[in-house]
Amino acid sequence: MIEVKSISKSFKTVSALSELTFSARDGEITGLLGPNGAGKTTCLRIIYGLLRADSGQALIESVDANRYPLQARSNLGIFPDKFGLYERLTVREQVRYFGELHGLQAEQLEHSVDNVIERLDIASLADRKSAGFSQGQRMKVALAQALVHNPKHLILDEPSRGLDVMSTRILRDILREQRAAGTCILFSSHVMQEVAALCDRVVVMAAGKVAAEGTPDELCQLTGEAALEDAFVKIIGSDEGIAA
Ligand SMILES: Nc1ncnc2c1ncn2[C@@H]1O[C@H](COP(=O)(O)OP(=O)(O)OP(=O)(O)O)[C@@H](O)[C@H]1O
Repeated sequence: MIEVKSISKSFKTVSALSELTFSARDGEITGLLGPNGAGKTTCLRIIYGLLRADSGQALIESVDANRYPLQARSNLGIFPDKFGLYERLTVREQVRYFGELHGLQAEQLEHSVDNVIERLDIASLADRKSAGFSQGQRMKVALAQALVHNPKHLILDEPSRGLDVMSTRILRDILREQRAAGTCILFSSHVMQEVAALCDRVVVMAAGKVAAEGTPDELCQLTGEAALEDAFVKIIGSDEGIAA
């Protein structure tokens, strides 16, 4: 379980997060939906220990991500907002490197690398360097990096941006498989259809705060709207920065 408790974060005069509180449960996909600038990336960066909150806590399985970042991250797979690949390494080398960073060694490491390469169907890419890969290929390598240590929690920042329909489907299938295995999945998006298609629960963010949260049905009930799209617009107060 991931718990965000009353987190505030400012960049000089800009308040990015203000007393943000929500949680993401195991075996569920939680979507963080908000327009550009709502604070989604800032929130995810605090959870994976790249940024320090000014106040409040991000807990991963009760471990404080600011105080014990290594312990918190050992239980976390991270799919960052840019598919940050080391273009001079082969896919296998990259995935192995991430496995090592998470403490895997020797036979267990090789076994985990082989497994994730097979699962993501990237054996044909495994011995190629990633320079020049398509967006779909990069997405799969980034997912392999995130999943190699079989984390109980998975965080994805705008995972389907730039992906075509087929790659988006592959991504969704993998996320559903992870959910079925009990993984706690938290992803950010400003695309309503993506959130509606995948999420068990939605946390709607605006201006660094939670504007509403619940299942898609609950959000419709809360706003008295039949369509989720209309519910989102009502919650956020406009459709600016949200894509259908
Ligand atoms: N390093 C930084 N320095 C200064 N301001 C920042 C920094 N990072 C984020 N901000 C500001 O904090 C606010 C929240 O930004 P953030 O990137 O978290 O939003 P977001 O919801 O992820 O937006 P997007 O959908 O556009 O990626 C914005 O006003 C942004 O300009």
